[in-house]
Amino acid sequence: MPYSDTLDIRITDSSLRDGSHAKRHQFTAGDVRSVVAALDDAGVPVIEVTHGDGLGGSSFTYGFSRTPEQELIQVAAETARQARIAFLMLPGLGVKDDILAARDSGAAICRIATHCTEADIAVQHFGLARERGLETVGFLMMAHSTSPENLARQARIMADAGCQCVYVVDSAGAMVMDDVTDRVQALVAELGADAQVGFHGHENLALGTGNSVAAVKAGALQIDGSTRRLGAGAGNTAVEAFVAVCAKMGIRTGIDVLKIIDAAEDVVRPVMDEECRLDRLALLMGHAGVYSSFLKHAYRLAERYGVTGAEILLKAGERRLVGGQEDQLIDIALELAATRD
Ligand SMILES: C[C@H](O)CC(=O)C(=O)O
Ligand SMILES: [Mn+2]
Repeated sequence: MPYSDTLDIRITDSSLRDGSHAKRHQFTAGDVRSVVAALDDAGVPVIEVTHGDGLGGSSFTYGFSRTPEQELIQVAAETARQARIAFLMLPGLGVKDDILAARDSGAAICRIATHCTEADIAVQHFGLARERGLETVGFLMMAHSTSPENLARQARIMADAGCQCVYVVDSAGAMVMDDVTDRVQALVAELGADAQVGFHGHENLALGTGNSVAAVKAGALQIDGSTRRLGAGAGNTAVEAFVAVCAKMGIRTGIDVLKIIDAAEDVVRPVMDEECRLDRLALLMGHAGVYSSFLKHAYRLAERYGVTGAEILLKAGERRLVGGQEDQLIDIALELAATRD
């Protein structure tokens, strides 16, 4: 079954949210205006805008935003002519009032993320978002770290709470194609007509596009990517590459291939501090199953404590740290530094 009469799948561009990690949360209103205008013109149907860690993420632990996120959401909503604006929130980092504020700022889609085994912490947030007329999406993060069966049980909790599309989120970029197929199929089987299934990939094993195609073949109707891969770790699935692949495969995305290729090069690249690279640390994250958002923290702590980023990330993988445990990276760095004395 296609996403709609005119689209086989719906793509959400996350460069102005997941890319916030790569920008150390320093987006300006001008950055958002130019990127939204270009993506909107290319036909991207959904554009996500928030601090990298979602509403309320601007903090000492996660990194302070340069521009208040509600202002960025407002600029995005004012700029977009056809695209709908989405925001992310992690219950506990953001609170319910943040959801209402984002809706008042012009956002239409509320995406709520939890660790893949903790869907129950999002129940009241889905309820509120639906009650206030927002479309809802659920994010089961670090989905590589639990079985397809368990992930499907967690997806059921989200769907029963009012979530309209549950995403398999490969936060660590650690999945290979069969992992994606198994998880998406399990969610499709569990949710049936009750909710759609989505997939959010990272490029830490260079599989973002392949994994997204596997997700579509397994029944996913919503796919995330970031133009120019602007996202955490080695970045997200490149929207421009995925759209070009979909065009070859006859999968209708509604996005103009040539316009999105130009937007990547002429508009998004100039906003980036540097390319999102598949370098040693990013690859290690995919290999060891480490949350992509830890990358910049690892670089910073390695420099401060005189240890290597690779050591920090490998320990984070061994300890199976999850999103929200950024402060434990400091403990790891201190412990490693102590062994040097
Ligand atoms: C808060 C995270 O950055 C959400 C996400 O994009 C992921 O887990 O991947
Ligand atoms: Mn991500």
